[in-house]
Amino acid sequence: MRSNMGSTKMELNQAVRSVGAETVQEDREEALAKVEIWRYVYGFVEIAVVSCAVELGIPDLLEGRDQPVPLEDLASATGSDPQLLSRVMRFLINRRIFKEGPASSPGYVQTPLSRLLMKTRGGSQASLLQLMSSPAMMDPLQYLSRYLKGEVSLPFVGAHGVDLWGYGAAHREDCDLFRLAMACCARGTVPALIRAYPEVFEGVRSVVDVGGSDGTALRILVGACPWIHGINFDLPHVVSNAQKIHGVEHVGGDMFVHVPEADAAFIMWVLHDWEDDDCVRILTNCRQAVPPRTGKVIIVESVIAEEPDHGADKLNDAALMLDMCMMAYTNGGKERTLVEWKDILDRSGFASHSIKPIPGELRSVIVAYP
Ligand SMILES: C[S@@+](CC[C@H](N)C(=O)[O-])C[C@H]1O[C@@H](n2cnc3c(N)ncnc32)[C@H](O)[C@@H]1O
Repeated sequence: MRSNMGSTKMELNQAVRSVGAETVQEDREEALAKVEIWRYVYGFVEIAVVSCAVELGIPDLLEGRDQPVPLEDLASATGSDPQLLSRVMRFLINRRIFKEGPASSPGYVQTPLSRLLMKTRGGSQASLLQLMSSPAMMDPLQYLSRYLKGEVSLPFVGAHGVDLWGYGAAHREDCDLFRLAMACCARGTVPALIRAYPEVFEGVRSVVDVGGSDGTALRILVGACPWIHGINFDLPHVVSNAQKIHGVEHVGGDMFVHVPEADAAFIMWVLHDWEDDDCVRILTNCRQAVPPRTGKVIIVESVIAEEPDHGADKLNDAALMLDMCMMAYTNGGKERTLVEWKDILDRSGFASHSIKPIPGELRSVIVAYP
């Protein structure tokens, strides 16, 4: 029957088929896909705009204000154009990174999320975000498909002509950014580890931090457990720039050759940079550096789920993103499952180990016994 609008249902279905759809009522999954796809098309915008807010220091400017900060004040404090800034803030408010004040007191307000983006706050992720959004770290991700097809030796080499460690040694500014990013992660994870599992450091009088960067992890550990003597062990060019820390000595060297002796070896976010055989070499040197009966090797790394959970566990999803970064930045580095950790620990000659999540953190603590 012809409707008042002058067309039958059959004619309407013919019309939509002619523009590529199956029926007027499209499949629900397809409809959802058409919405979801924009997250991927414009996914890069999120990190770029959050990074813009960090560079302008907006989270730091909003901290500790008892009133919402008006647009004009924020614009003059950051030296920004007010109209452009209001669009950036609209985007970030939509993402719940900042909040708007009430109509009676218009302006912008800090949230727990934006507090994690303050440059001046211990435990914030601002430096890591600045590192990850830098061209040095973004460019290698453009080389993933060429890497998978064997057209470049490594994504990082495709983008920069040298590997990550060679690049760090030659580019002082990016190396500093990397060091600051690692330190900002350590400031979140090490206190959380000590809070959750203080017994890990019970009876331990010396700790060697293998790949300890500028010694931030040991600074926190020795501050909390002053009976511990710290040895911060990293590549010579890294420790030569490290600041003096009370209770910590800096030692330069190569963990593939030798690890200095201590009651315990601590190794955080290092093994995920390396392939399994390299990890076995590093872990074997760590095992040999601690006493055979009483020693332990304390590993802080992500443990990814064996099966996909489709984003249900947001920390697991973040660890899977990190796994893609390891593919882009390193030669065989990766995030590992419980089974993969057990495999490399067994191959490194450890008698036993325990694995526990650090509450609220991306990383778990694995304690391995010789
Ligand atoms: C991802 S960073 C982790 C830094 C620190 N553990 C943290 O979590 O903040 C890896 C560290 O391993 C160090 N490294 C790389 N190759 C090394 C080697 N052959 N011997 C000792 N350290 C090395 C790097 O210089 C870097 O500081």
